[in-house]
Amino acid sequence: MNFADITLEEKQVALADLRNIKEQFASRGWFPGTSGNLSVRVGDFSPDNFHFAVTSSGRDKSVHTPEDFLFVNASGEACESTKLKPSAETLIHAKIYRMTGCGAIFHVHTVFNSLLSERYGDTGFVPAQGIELIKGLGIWEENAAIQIPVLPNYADISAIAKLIPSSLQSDIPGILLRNHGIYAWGKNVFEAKRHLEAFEFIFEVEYRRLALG
Ligand SMILES: CSC[C@@H](O)[C@@H](O)C(=O)COP(=O)(O)O
Ligand SMILES: [Zn+2]
Repeated sequence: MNFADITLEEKQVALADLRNIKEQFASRGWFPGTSGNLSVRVGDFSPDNFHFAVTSSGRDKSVHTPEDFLFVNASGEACESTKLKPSAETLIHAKIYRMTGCGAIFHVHTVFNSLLSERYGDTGFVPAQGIELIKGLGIWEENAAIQIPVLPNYADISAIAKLIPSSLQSDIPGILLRNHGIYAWGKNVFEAKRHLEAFEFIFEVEYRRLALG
């Protein structure tokens, strides 16, 4: 599908959804120092041909401006002529879309996801078990034990993107970058938000569990 064939209405809905999520996450302090990025896919999907709206790079995500988002293709290149730069981490979004076919991806840096990703960086995953909010990830098994992948935080984003296919766990809709933050995704904005909130709750519980000894 060509970008021009995607309806204006679908593009506007994607931008409105991103604006709404951006405002909510900003109010929680989830975008400190311009960190974080968000995206929503539009139009049809095939692993080699898809499009998504993504936050532009380096912006203050606690305010709304006409320059907050742009549309890019599966290679992370702008679909329309623009002076805006897509998020520096757009290639990670593109790889996650390519591998999962999901509909929305949210990335935030928080104190709890940073601490846990470093604590379990050498292990390669953050373990969690029996926390009710694991059900928020769509895992309903009683006393479920999960492992949330942790990838190295290379400066070269394409090197991180290359590691994603072998790091994904089929039932876990997220990955951590060590000492950096989390990418969480879902089939749509609602599900990606639920997954991100569940991950962040799990990280806080696990952190406090470790702190309690
Ligand atoms: C300002 S620190 C955060 C950045 O290095 C990066 O990790 C990040 O999340 C935001 O980058 P951006 O290019 O604005 O999408
Ligand atoms: Zn980041």
